[in-house]
Amino acid sequence: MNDQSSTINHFKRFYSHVNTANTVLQAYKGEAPFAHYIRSFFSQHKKFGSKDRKQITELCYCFYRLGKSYPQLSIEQKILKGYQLSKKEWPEEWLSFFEQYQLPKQTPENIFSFKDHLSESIDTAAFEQSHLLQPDLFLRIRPRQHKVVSEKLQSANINFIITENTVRLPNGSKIDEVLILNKEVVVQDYSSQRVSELLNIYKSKISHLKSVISIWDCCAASGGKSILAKDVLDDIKLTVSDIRSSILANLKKRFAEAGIKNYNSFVSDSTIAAPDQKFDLIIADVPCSGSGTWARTPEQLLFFQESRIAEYAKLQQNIISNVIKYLKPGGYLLYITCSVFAEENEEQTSNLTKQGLELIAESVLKGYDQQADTMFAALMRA
Ligand SMILES: C[S@@+](CC[C@H](N)C(=O)[O-])C[C@H]1O[C@@H](n2cnc3c(N)ncnc32)[C@H](O)[C@@H]1O
Repeated sequence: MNDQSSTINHFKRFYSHVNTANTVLQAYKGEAPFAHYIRSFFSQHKKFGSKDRKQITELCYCFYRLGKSYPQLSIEQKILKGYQLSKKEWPEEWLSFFEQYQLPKQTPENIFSFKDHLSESIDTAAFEQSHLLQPDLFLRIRPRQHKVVSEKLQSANINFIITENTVRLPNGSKIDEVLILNKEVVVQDYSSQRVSELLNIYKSKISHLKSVISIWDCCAASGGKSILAKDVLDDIKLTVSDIRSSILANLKKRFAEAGIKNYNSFVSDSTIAAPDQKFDLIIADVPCSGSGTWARTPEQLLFFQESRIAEYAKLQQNIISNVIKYLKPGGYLLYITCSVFAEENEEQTSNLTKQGLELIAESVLKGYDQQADTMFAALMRA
């Protein structure tokens, strides 16, 4: 096959992927996460090989990354515009390919529709544009594992950058074939890892305490923050709970791999949970809009309903107002969200100060300039 016919075939194949992406996008109505939806689409349409699946999925995400920008464009044009913006430079033949579709020259201006709700310290323009790129994959190196992790990554010929205890890799890197997950490293976004900054403030505040620190992680999921707390604070007595028993089953498996043995766990709704003890520290990594992570789930840019913000804020308020009853006098609350909305972040901590808690530190953990998630964390004292 000569060069010209191979290029023609390449574009034909690409164009058939654009068509399939178009069909998928028209059928999806935002009911389940898009990642689940497209997986089930491919399991019903077996003719697509793994390269096809990868490219069709990428094209769909390119469409969603534009949010509500370019309302005048067709779905096909939006897929192509999103794809064009997914790389900084294109070879000549691609430039002429895009040329045929009369794509707009101006940058997308309505990627993120809920700007009025953003926490004040967020740079709106930078945050909005960050949705055009898929975030990287981040690992947190566990204590005393630094040497083995960097040696294994080097000999596996994987592209990576290590900064202190954080490893950054391109998304999709096959790290589970190289590293022992949960024992050597934990898959954890960069901003989530930065919650350790607040745990370190907590550590400095309680250095006088002689007894083992009792901690309740009241929205524990599969235990990401609990493992972090164990790694930062070391000598702790851990209690974990979540409203979902299935996720606590994952936590148990993960804790076993992480070498965490002596802990209590129970399934409970934290708006009404009533543990039979009080705690030195309560970690409330509450259910939230997830708006700081939408570069990973960009379909939310189109499907998220604004009314959900108030619903999440109410649920968060119900959880924290119940759990703080289980703080020892002078005990601490570590409040965390992966939201960028003030109602879920600073407004919650401001309400807590009105209920008598002292704000020790709070911070929007900005990931939008790092190809990472954006989160919020606050440390408060009863
Ligand atoms: C943001 S996730 C926690 C992530 C976790 N801390 C980690 O680092 O892996 C929030 C969790 O809260 C749980 N949840 C939602 N509503 C709850 C409730 N009313 N009571 C307790 N847990 C709840 C969800 O099941 C979910 O696992």
